Amino acid sequence: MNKWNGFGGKVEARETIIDAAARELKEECCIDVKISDLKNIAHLEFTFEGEPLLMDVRVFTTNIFEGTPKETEEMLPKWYTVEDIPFNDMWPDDKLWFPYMLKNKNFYGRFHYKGYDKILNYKIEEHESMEAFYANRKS
Ligand SMILES: CNc1ncnc2c1ncn2[C@@H]1O[C@H](COP(=O)(O)OP(=O)(O)OP(=O)(O)O)[C@@H](O)[C@H]1O
Repeated sequence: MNKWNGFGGKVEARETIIDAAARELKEECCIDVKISDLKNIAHLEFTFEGEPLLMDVRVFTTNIFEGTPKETEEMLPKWYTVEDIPFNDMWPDDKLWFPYMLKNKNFYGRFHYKGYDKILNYKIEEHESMEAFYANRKS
């Protein structure tokens, strides 16, 4: 969609979420990562005005991977310094939650959109750990 974006995509049948993250990374930029080196740092939920769907997104980070990011049919990878992250050419929610990620926080965020450009309301909550977040969520 002509936006800079993290690597990712939809979870396939009979696949765990973390497996999907590793698979998409490989498919979209030819990078190999071990599941055990991926860290789940955030849980995001997106809703869109007038649409019944809730998009459930998990964010994983890693500093350990093998290979060099390569262009594929799906992505043209590019490195940016933290100061130069091109937020204006990214999803509007990214500039709201990237600062948490860049400070190594764990967090939950929800964002309600009108169309794909306007956020009508949102909430971001920091959590001690994602384990604590999921444990509280179930009760
Ligand atoms: C609404 N605000 C948003 N803010 C930040 N990131 C967003 C996002 N909405 C989607 N993303 C991410 O964008 C990638 C493609 O998502 P999405 O279009 O669902 O998947 P994609 O078509 O690539 O999936 P397949 O490769 O076909 O499985 C994927 O990393 C997904 O997490």
